[in-house]
Amino acid sequence: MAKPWTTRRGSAPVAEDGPQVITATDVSFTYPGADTPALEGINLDLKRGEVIALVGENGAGKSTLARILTGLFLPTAGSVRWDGVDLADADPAAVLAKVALVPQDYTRWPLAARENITLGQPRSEGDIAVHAAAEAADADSVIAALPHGLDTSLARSWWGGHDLSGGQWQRVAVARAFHRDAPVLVMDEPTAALDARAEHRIYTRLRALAEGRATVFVTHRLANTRLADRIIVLDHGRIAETGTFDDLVSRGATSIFFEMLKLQEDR
Ligand SMILES: Nc1ncnc2c1ncn2[C@@H]1O[C@H](COP(=O)(O)OP(=O)(O)OP(=O)(O)O)[C@@H](O)[C@H]1O
Repeated sequence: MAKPWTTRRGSAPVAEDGPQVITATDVSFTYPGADTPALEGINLDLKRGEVIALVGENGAGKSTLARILTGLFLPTAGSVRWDGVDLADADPAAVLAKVALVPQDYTRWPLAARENITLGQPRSEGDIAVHAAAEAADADSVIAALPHGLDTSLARSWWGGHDLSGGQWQRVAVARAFHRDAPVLVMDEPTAALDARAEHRIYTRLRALAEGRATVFVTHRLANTRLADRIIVLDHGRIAETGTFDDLVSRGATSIFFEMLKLQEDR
């Protein structure tokens, strides 16, 4: 039964070593005031150690599903459970503490480069962890070029900081997620503003970073989905196809994924 839009949350704890599995059951989601649902009848499991790629046309529901699986939004029908605990009943702070998210609209904090990566949550390894995350996100060259390294303010230059390009900022945002020692990693088009070399570097490191985590990434560049264990193709808010890259390609012209891939390759 459809529930109204709700921000009501519970206080149930989330397992210390969880989530081992994230389960969406008959999930639908309608934005407040919208006539049509952004997601409808979504069923899926995401296990720790798995990497899922979400693909589909603009407006298909990819970002919405990424937010639903991590408890940022609660479904308006159906449920999302982490190890059996419905996120509607869970303590939202405990849930969010377990999520590292690179949203499409990441924030450019007017703080030093270090704080833009740690967000005030330094790891016990200190700057070693910051540099490791930066390297994995291909942001090490960005930091090396800053006049005062990690101490450089990334506020706008008219405030006395150092300006970064859109692609450089995006690498810092990815480093932020990699720095967070969270078991759920969600990246919504993490490389949209990146040049081909930086994008390639991030995706070649993603598999290692995803180890032991439940990872979801959204991408429009379908070649990136080769590294996923499973691809989920969304179409108008529904799951249209799922499978590995090879599975979907082998379906040929009957597959939406195959058709999208052909269009990209013919470009
Ligand atoms: N804040 C919002 N309020 C109302 N409707 C929204 C909102 N955000 C998204 N939608 C609608 O929900 C649907 C799914 O949007 P969503 O952003 O999840 O798609 P997407 O597949 O991530 O798209 P894109 O590839 O363009 O990023 C779309 O029809 C969109 O217009």
